[in-house]
Amino acid sequence: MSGTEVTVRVPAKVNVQLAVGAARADGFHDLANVFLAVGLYDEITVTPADELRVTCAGPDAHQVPLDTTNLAARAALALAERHGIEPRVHIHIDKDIPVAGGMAGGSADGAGALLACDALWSLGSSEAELLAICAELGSDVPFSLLGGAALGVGRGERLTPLDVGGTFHWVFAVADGGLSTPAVYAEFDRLTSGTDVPPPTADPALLTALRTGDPTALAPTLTNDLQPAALSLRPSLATTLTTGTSAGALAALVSGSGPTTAFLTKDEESAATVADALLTSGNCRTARVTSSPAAGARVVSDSVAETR
Ligand SMILES: C[C@](O)(CO)[C@H](O)COP(=O)(O)OP(=O)(O)OC[C@H]1O[C@@H](n2ccc(N)nc2=O)[C@H](O)[C@@H]1O
Ligand SMILES: Nc1ncnc2c1ncn2[C@@H]1O[C@H](COP(=O)(O)OP(=O)(O)OP(=O)(O)O)[C@@H](O)[C@H]1O
Repeated sequence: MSGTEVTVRVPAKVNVQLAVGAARADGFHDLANVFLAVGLYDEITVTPADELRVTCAGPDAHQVPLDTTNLAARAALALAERHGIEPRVHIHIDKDIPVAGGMAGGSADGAGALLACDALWSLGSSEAELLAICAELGSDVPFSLLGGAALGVGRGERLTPLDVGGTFHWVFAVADGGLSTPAVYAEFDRLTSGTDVPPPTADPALLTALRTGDPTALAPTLTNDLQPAALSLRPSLATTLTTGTSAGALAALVSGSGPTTAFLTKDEESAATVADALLTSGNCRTARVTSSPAAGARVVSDSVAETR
């Protein structure tokens, strides 16, 4: 089997609406989570090995755990266990998605490793079977597999695909250091304690704007209920948001649990202007220009299929 390898490409996400309900008995929060996949990608390559091993390359690689807490390793273990096989695989992650940035980078690697191992081991799992494993791995993982746009309810793992009628242009300002997702949800609980948190619902105006593909209609509908919590934990993000809107972004918001901030622009040219302003301001580590929607996890090279 030497020389056998499968590579899967998986996109990052931004939450164009993140409506958060009160904490549930299990500690999770019910969500109305409108995911949009964006064109920043991790690539996961799997090859046969004597035992499970994870390596990672990329600018943030030193922040990625290489043990069995890595979501890619957990995905391989879960799939192998389900099929009663040994997870003898080397998983290599080419990481371009910011780590702990609120863009579901770890989830992308989980979904990617699952799809890649399924192909490497010739298991032929259905999408429904893979989605069920994804949901066990984490709330964002099913969306990383699906891509495009989707409404996530429950913890965010129960997905309904959404139509997107055009290309949206974005700038992502990557902050120094990450934010812990559980810490941001805990801060949400602290900030909302004693208040009546309404049940989360998707905004019909936002769903219509996505369907029509009109950025000027989408901009005023963007909301993130975790934004006050992220700003409370990282007050400097407020300046980053203002820098982007002053430079012409149609809207600015914290991406998911942050600290990456997302800027919707009217076109590619405006995105370049906003990215320049963010970089010049020194209010972020780097600024990434990209567009959406992006396809979900996809096999981009498969030497197993070629030899079948
Ligand atoms: C902020 C988002 O990225 C928005 O898409 C997600 O809600 C987070 O998804 P995720 O990172 O896949 O989160 P998980 O790995 O499932 O959960 C990590 C932790 O986040 C909190 N969490 C997550 C999802 C959710 N609906 N409610 C929560 O309270 C819980 O403290 C949980 O222990
Ligand atoms: N493959 C992975 N890549 C990055 N981080 C991982 C991975 N597996 C586990 N982790 C751990 O998960 C933590 C969160 O990383 P991740 O990049 O997924 O955050 P995030 O993008 O904020 O997640 P989300 O948007 O889903 O809340 C990291 O600090 C790291 O300890």
